[in-house]
Amino acid sequence: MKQDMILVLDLGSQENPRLAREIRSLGVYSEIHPHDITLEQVHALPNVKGIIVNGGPNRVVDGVEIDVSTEIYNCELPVLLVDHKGEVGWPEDEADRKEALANFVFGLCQAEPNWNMENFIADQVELIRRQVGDKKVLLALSGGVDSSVVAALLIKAIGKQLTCVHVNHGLLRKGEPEQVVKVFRDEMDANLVYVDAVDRFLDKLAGVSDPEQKRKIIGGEFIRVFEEEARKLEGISFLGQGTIYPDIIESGTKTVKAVKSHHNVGGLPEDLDFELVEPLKMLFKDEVRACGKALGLPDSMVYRQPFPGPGLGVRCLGAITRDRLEAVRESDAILREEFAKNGLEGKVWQYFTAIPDIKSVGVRDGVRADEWPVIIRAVNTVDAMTATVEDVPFALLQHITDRITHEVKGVNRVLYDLTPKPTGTIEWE
Ligand SMILES: Nc1ncnc2c1ncn2[C@@H]1O[C@H](COP(=O)(O)OP(=O)(O)OP(=O)(O)O)[C@@H](O)[C@H]1O
Repeated sequence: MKQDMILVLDLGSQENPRLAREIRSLGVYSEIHPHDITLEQVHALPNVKGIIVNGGPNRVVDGVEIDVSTEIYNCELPVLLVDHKGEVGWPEDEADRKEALANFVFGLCQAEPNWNMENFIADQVELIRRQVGDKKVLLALSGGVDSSVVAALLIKAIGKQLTCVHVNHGLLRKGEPEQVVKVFRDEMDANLVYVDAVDRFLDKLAGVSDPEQKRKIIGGEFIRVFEEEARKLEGISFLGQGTIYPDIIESGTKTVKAVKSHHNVGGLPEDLDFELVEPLKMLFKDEVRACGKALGLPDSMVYRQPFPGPGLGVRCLGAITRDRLEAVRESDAILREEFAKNGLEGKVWQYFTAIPDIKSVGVRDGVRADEWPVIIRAVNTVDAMTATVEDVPFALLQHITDRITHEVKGVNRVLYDLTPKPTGTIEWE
C-alpha cells in the first residue's frame, strides 16, 4: 500500500469531514472512524501514522459522555486531542489551524504527502483484487458519475471478471445510453449487458400522473429488471456500488442520528446475497471526478451535472406520454448544446427543460395549433437546500426559444422559470 493515513476518530464533531478534507488537502490521506474503534482494528488499517480524536457538541450519546479507549490514547502512535469547546488548545484562525495540523501530520506523525489519485488508484486496484480474487462482480451502470467511475476502476482491477448492466428505461437524456455503450463496451472492452427496457417502463407508467407513484414505479421496475439480469448470470459473488463518502456520512455515524439511509441498489431479494465492493466509499465528490479523469473517462461523463434518479420521468410532468417525453429529451438537448456553446456549461449548476401536461393555442404555418409549452430551468446552488436563478442573457433565451419552437415537435411556447428555491424546488416534481 502506498498511502500514509491519519485517522480522525469521531467524538461528535460535525467538523469531521472538514478536518479529513483539510488533512487530504495537505496531501495526506485521512479517514473518519467511530470513537469505539479498538487498537487491534487500528493496527489492521494500512499505514496509520497518527490519530486525531475530534471532540464536539455531540460527545454525549444517550446521556453518557463517550470517549476513545485508553489503549488508543496510550498507543505507540501520535494522538492529538482536538476539543472544540476550547478546553484543549486548537486555534480558531484558519491559517493557524492549518499550521497546527501540518505540524502534527508532518512533524509528529512523520507522514509522507503521498495521497494522490495515482496512488489511490494503485491501492484500490490491489484491494479490489485481494477482495474479489478470481470471483465475479456485477455492477448496475447508469452512466452517472459514481457508477461510471466504479466501473472504470473495476475494469482496471479485474477486467472481464466484471459484468456491467445498463438499463435503458427510456428516461435518460439524449445520447446517454449510446455513450455508455461507446465508452465501456467499445473503448474499455468491458462485459456490458445493455438492456432495452423502454417499452416495459413506459407501459407501466402510462396514465400514472402522481409524482410519488411515478417514482415508485420507476424504482421498483428498475430493481425487477436488474434482478432478472442478475439471475441470468452465473457465479456472481459481488455487487459493485458507487457509494461515495458523503453517502456514508449522511447515513449517520454513532454520534449523528441517521439523516437518511443510502442504498444504491437496495431492494434486491435476499437470496441474491452479494458481498459489496465499494472502492469509492472514502472519496468526496470532487475526488471521485478526479479519479474518473485519471482513469480516462470523458469529461462529459465526469463533469456531468446532477440528474435525478427517475430521470426525464419527473420532467415530463403528470402522466408520461411517449411524444411529450421525446419533446422533453429534444428540448433538453438543445438547451445543453446552447449552454455549452455560450460558456454556461460548468458555470451553471443545473439546467434542464420540463413540459407540463397542458396545451395552449398557437399558430403554425398560418393555422391554429394546440401545442405544449417548454419550461426552462437554470439554477445555481451551493448545497441544494436553496437555489438562485441564473441570469441567462435575454438574447440567448430568445435564440433557444427560436430553436425549440422550430426543432421540437409539438411545442409552440417557451417559458423561463424565474423562481428561486424557496419557494420553488429545483425540479418540478
Ligand atoms: N439506468 C440505469 N442502469 C443501470 N444502473 C442504474 C441505472 N439507474 C441507476 N442505476 C444504479 O443505481 C445507482 C443509484 O442511482 P442514482 O440515480 O441514485 O444515482 P447516483 O447515486 O447519483 O449514482 P450515479 O452517479 O452512478 O448515477 C447508480 O449508481 C447505479 O448503480
